[in-house]
Amino acid sequence: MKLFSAAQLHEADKITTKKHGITLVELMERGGTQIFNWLHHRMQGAQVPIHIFSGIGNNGGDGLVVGRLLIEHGYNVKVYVANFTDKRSKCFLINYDRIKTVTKDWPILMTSAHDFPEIKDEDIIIDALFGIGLNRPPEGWVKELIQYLNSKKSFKLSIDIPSGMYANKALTDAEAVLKASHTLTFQAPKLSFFLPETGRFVPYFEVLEIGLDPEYLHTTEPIAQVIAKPEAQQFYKQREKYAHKGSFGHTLVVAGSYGKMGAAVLTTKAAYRTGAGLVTAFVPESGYNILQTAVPEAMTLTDAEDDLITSIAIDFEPSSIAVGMGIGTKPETVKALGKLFKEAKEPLVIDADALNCIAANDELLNHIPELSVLTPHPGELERLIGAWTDDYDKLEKTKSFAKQHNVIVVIKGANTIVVIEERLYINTTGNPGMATGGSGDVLSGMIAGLISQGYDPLIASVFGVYLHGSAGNLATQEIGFEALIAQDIVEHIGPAFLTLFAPEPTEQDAKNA
Ligand SMILES: NC(=O)C1=CN([C@@H]2O[C@H](COP(=O)(O)OP(=O)(O)OC[C@H]3O[C@@H](n4cnc5c(N)ncnc54)[C@H](O)[C@@H]3O)[C@@H](O)[C@H]2O)[C@@H](O)CC1
Ligand SMILES: Nc1ncnc2c1ncn2[C@@H]1O[C@H](COP(=O)(O)OP(=O)(O)O)[C@@H](O)[C@H]1O
Ligand SMILES: [K+]
Repeated sequence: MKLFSAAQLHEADKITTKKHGITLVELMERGGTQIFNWLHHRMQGAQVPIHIFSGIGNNGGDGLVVGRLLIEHGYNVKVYVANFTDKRSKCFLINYDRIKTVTKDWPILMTSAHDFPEIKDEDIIIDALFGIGLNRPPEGWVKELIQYLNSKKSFKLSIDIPSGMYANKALTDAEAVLKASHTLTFQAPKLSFFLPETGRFVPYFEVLEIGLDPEYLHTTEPIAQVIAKPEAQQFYKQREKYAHKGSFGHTLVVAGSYGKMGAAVLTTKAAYRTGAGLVTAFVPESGYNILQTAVPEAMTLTDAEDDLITSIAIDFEPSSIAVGMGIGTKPETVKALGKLFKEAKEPLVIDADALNCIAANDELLNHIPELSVLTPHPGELERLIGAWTDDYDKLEKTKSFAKQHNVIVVIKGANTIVVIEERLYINTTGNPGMATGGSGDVLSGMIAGLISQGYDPLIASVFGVYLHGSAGNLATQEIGFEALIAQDIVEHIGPAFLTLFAPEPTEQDAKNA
């Protein structure tokens, strides 16, 4: 699914009205009707008090449409207009007049903190104060209003975006953002929903299509792509009947040092479970028995040194290489890495200590094969690109780094983001149970396992990240967040592939369960 900026969405509104002979007010009616339908489906006429807080822009207009439809259907509604400026939008004003035709209980104008109404915890709050037209942080009594609403335990439904948050810009005042229980967003999710500093304000969201011009949406380069099941399904390559193990390549895993041989085990197993035809682990000598016992399917080559990697000698041409998990950063290892980079003909998957070696030895960057995949967690990323001021600065710095070195960067975390040139691919699978030692090692093995089978490095990264999160989700369903360990992710790679094409449970299935 494509993600658009606030400017692109405003442009889409304009083009839609021009091309499809529909007015902005009609478009607003569509959006408001969808929100109403969502609520009506769930509330079935229940008389729970609903408090709608509208601003004076088009988001406020949406709130007024919802208010009118709820009143017409007999709900117990109070509408408040936060009258923070006289510059009301045209569509707001039209709907302000319309709501007065269905009730004598006109919207209550609020002009200061004295006007805040009493709200009970059981009541419902609808937030239509600011949408994607926010252009500065809410201040004064409007900020106080947001904080007042946040102090209530009520269910809070935000229209389009929680008020106080931008669609694709960093927050300037985290104290002035509505803490929505649920957000119903128009046409496409917003980039800020997926980034750590702002995503916390959007624990749940749903996208409501309002029929913006399909051609504009189709032909416009988005600011990011969201990867969910429909996208992931398209990446999958069917296996041919006459395929043999040679068809799926030979992955080399360069990993481990004394006390960290488990990293090599996890990556090696993950590469196999993801479908690599053959996997060879290259480990320090003392890792030999560990690897041969823990992963009998794998071949094992060893360094001359007992406890660390000092010189990587292999007797085959790997079709993919994952390097760095648990290798440490000793000078001998850095030297061995430099040689591996120079000699490699294909893109590598570079993780963990290999990233730390690069961060401490810039010249290594000059030898990384094009389109290699770097998989830093936030700490490793900072060592590579320097500190960032906010999530957007982090993305810009990562894009520059990826462009400068012609590599793919996988920014790991909740909603892992794959960065290539100017493009961002945001993952939707995974859960906090995966915040456990070794889960990143599994990811490296999975991406290398996919490259080995002929997936190109970008697809392997995006698809690998999706499957990794999906395996983590399936594992969590069985054992919960706390007990999940990296091996469980490996054990669920198979089910993650199987689930890729399994039908989604319907509402009826949920009722029958
Ligand atoms: N055709 C339509 O009418 C549609 C309406 N939509 C709704 O329109 C919204 C965008 O509407 P707008 O562009 O009118 O913007 P908003 O409704 O987000 O409101 C911004 C208004 O408040 C002012 N403002 C911004 N930041 C402020 C601050 N900190 N303190 C005080 N005033 C501030 C702005 O100058 C502007 O007048 C979307 O989020 C969505 O809810 C669209 O999504 C769908 C189509
Ligand atoms: N809260 C979370 N939600 C989703 N995925 C997560 C979360 N925390 C961690 N992960 C995933 O788990 C992996 C952790 O990787 P990393 O930090 O490198 O672990 P390690 O170094 O122990 O192997 C990454 O793929 C990351 O995206
Ligand atoms: K809002």
